[in-house]
Amino acid sequence: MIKPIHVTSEIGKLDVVMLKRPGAEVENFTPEMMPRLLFDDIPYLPIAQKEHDNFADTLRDNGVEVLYLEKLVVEALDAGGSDVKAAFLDKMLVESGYAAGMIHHVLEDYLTSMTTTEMVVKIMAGVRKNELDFVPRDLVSAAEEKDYPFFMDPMPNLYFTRDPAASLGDGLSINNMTFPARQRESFFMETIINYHPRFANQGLHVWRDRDQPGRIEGGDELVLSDTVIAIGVSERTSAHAIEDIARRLFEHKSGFEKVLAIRIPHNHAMMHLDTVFTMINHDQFTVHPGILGEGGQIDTWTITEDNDGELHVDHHLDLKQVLKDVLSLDDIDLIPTGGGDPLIADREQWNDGSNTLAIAPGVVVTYNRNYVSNQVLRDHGLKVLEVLSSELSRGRGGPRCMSMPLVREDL
Ligand SMILES: NC(=[NH2+])NCCC[C@H](N)C(=O)O
Repeated sequence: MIKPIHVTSEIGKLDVVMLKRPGAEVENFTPEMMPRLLFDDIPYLPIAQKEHDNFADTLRDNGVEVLYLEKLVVEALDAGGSDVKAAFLDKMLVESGYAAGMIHHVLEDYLTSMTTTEMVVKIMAGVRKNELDFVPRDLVSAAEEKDYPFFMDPMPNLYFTRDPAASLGDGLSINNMTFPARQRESFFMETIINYHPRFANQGLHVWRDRDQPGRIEGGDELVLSDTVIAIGVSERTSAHAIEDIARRLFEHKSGFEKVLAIRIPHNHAMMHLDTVFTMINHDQFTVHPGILGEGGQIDTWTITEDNDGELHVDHHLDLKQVLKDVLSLDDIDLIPTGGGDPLIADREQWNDGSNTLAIAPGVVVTYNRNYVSNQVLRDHGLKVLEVLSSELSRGRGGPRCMSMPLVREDL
């Protein structure tokens, strides 16, 4: 029987995916808050929602079952019962900065008075101070946050469901995320896995949970085959976390025998490996030329387990050669974003031109605005399904970032 989470490649036919339709959270902030919330602009919500529906419809039209994050969280909490719901809220408040004290109690009362759906939507959208008839008298509010408009910050990055967790084989990593703006997000996935009837007690593995030290995010985790995973050493994922997850995958007989660590520049435009490199067919990849040095070189390490159960690390520089070796292929087609023109490559990468979502071998979903890269993909024989992208792209993420595959067919 296929498990409710089963992903052994980046390209196997996508059967089930989890998305988050953008809600009030994507516009519930000021320009001043943008850098901290990891946004470069404030999307116009009705259009962002229309574009997201277009993305979901494109997936459904191609035989993908679409599940929505908010709905799964609500169903998980309702299935868990009132104790689970109370514990969920308590932990969410602790992680929002209120371990104890008046604000904790006031927010608890406020959110508990709501239906489960209202509560979940509200936590995601953020709680403004002016919603409550309450004047805080604590030191933090008085001394440090006097003019700050929120008790609980919005979580605008939730529509990038790729990052808080990653499906790896019959399990997942639930991630300890890098920046405070996103750290609470992975708690939703943990709740779903523990309490949602579709996922709880189904023999799924959590290879690494969100309480582990070392940062890791799903945009850096690529399942190249049923035995090889690639992970970016990036702004968001540390080498420490990569070694840790490698150990756990090997130890628990996950089926994965090799981890490929690829070091990419550490900056906002390329925050994850999947913003510069994605797998789109058995032997085809998108790559942003900007990450490759002289002669296509890039620091890459293969991590395997030696006979004593210790990690064995080998350094390589030739990405193409490493990919050929780990995938046992004679040749590899690395398709440059923007067709290799450095100006177009940078522009289209900025709007996630390298961030393609494969829904079957050789079939990809991309943003329509990256028309040069899309044509290059077609020239390389791929089937390209374009989706609307004017507002969604303002969050700095594309179709791969906006989707968390739960089940793919094996190759
Ligand atoms: N898998 C991805 N590339 N996700 C993109 C996430 C973008 C989001 N604004 C962030 O900075 O976290």
